[in-house]
This record gives sequence, C-alpha cells and structure tokens, in this order.
Amino acid sequence: MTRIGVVGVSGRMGKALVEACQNDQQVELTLAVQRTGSSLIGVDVGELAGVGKVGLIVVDNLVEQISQVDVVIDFTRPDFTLANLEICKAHKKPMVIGTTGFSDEEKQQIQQAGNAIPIVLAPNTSVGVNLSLKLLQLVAQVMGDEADIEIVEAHHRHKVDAPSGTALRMGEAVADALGRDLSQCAVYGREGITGERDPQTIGFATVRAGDIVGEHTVMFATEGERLEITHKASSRQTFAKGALRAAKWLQQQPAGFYDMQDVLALN
Ligand SMILES: NC(=O)C1=CN([C@@H]2O[C@H](COP(=O)(O)OP(=O)(O)OC[C@H]3O[C@@H](n4cnc5c(N)ncnc54)[C@H](OP(=O)(O)O)[C@@H]3O)[C@@H](O)[C@H]2O)C=CC1
Ligand SMILES: O=C(O)C1=N[C@H](C(=O)O)C[C@H](O)C1
Repeated sequence: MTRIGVVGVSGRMGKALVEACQNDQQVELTLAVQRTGSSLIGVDVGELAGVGKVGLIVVDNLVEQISQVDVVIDFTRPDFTLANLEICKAHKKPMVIGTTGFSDEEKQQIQQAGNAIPIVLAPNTSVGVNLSLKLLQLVAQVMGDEADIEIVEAHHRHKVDAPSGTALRMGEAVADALGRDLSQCAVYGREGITGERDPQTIGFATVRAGDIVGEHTVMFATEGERLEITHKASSRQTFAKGALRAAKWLQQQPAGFYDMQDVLALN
C-alpha cells in the first residue's frame, strides 16, 4: 500500500487524483493539502472531488503532516511546487511532479533535488504520450532531416502556460534525435512577413479553447507525404492514473531524478 499526499486538491488535476486514489486498491490517500487561507480547509476531500465522503479533510500544511505519506504528488504551479520540493527534501519524501511551466533554471533545481530524494518530473503522465515519445525518436531518425517538423497542441481555456510542457518535451525528443538544440531551433508561433521556412526549425502552435483536455500532434511534412503522430486525452483520469503508477514505482526507488520513461521502462 502506498500512502499518497496530494497538494493542490482543489485543482482540476487535484480532484482527478483524489478520484483515482479512490479507485486504486494499492494506494491510500492520507493527506490532502490546499493553500493556506483557502475556504476549503476542513472540507472532506472526497466531497470536494465529487466522489462522496472519504473521511479525510483538507488541510493547509504539508510540513506538519508529511509523516503520514510515502509519496507526495504535485500538479500545481511552479512556485508552489518548488516550495513543496524543499519540504519533501527536508523530510526525505519522494515526489511526483506533474506541474508544467518551469524555467530551465527551475528544472535544474528539481534535477539537483534528485540527489536527495527520488523524483519523477513528467509534463505528461499518460502512457500514450510517453509511448509517442519513443515513436517520435524513430520517425525523427528516419525522416526528420528531410521533413519540416511542426508541433501543434490544444488545451482548455484555463491553461496558463504555453506551449504545453508536453509539446516542449516532444520537441526536445525530436531535436535530440536529430542532434539539434531545441533552444536554438524552436519557433514559437508566426505572424506577418515571416520569410520562407528554415528547414532546421521546429515550429510550435498553440490552441486554447473550451474544455479540451489535451491534444498534441507532431507533423513531419516532406514534399509528397506527411506523417503525423497525434495523442488525444479525453479524460484527466489518464494523467491521474499515470501519476499513481509513478508514485507506486517511485516508492521502491533510490534517490534520483526520473521521468515517465523510467516508470514505464521505456528507456
Ligand atoms: N503531467 C501531466 O500529465 C499533467 C500536468 N498538468 C499540469 O498540472 C498543473 C495543474 O493543472 P490544473 O489542475 O489544470 O490546474 P488548476 O489551476 O486547476 O489547479 C492548480 C492547483 O494548484 C493550487 N495552487 C496554485 N498556485 C498555488 C500557490 N501559489 N499556493 C498554493 N496552491 C496553489 C491551486 O489552488 P488555488 O485554487 O487556491 O489557486 C489549485 O489547487 C499545470 O501545470 C498543468 O499544466 C495538467 C494535467 C496533466
Ligand atoms: O494543463 C493541462 O491541462 C495539461 N498540461 C500538461 C502539459 O502542459 O503538457 C499535460 C496535459 O496535456 C494537460
């Protein structure tokens, strides 16, 4: 049994994680944290998540009750996640981080924390997206040098970061396979007289609309044919189940910096 602590339980992913914990016999939700001063403190977390009373109330302090968990799961915002990371480090608790929107420096900070505790950092915890990263490597190796590569992602209107963490990770996978540096070859959106396309670039386009859960397409287009790899998430449960899988795996690992490829043995 893996005892799980979820921070940011009021969020879309926070609630999805609470529901996933209720449906998984191998985990127990033992801590539910929300921001200090939130009107949700003291509320039953199952009622908050819409799955009925579960007998665990929302609290506002990770530090005080962290001894009750084996793994902390955090899908929130970079500033809050980094604060929680310090707490997990101090208390030697493994952490699954699904938050996106980190700067390169912040990602390095998380990577370094892997010297002290086991950490999974994954912009997308779904099995499908992580499998697609493998496929992308193969496609890039075979046709990437001849193809124009464009990444299109679509998410709900509430998403605050762009491009999505997943789109950036897909871009990195393709760039690495081609020996390119994504920071040098990425083009984020186009407008006006852009000139012809530079074949070395990897383009990103972002859609924000309605309640789209998460869609990503990587396009390899040559003169005469086009190969597209598309992933569409239709439920946040796919991310939540992946995060629980990562948490159960992480509980057995030594300190280190891991991603979903490690969890799914795709490396
Ligand atoms: N890895 C993956 O597979 C996936 C990753 N994500 C990522 O997860 C993150 C969360 O997404 P989502 O659930 O849609 O976001 P929401 O906005 O719905 O939820 C964010 C949660 O974090 C809390 N929070 C944010 N900032 C703070 C803070 N400074 N202090 C305390 N609490 C804070 C919010 O509390 P409050 O309401 O009080 O602000 C809320 O509970 C995003 O970065 C998103 O990109 C999303 C889906 C899948
Ligand atoms: O904010 C979201 O919703 C999602 N964010 C992640 C990302 O930025 O890649 C993953 C998923 O697509 C949903």
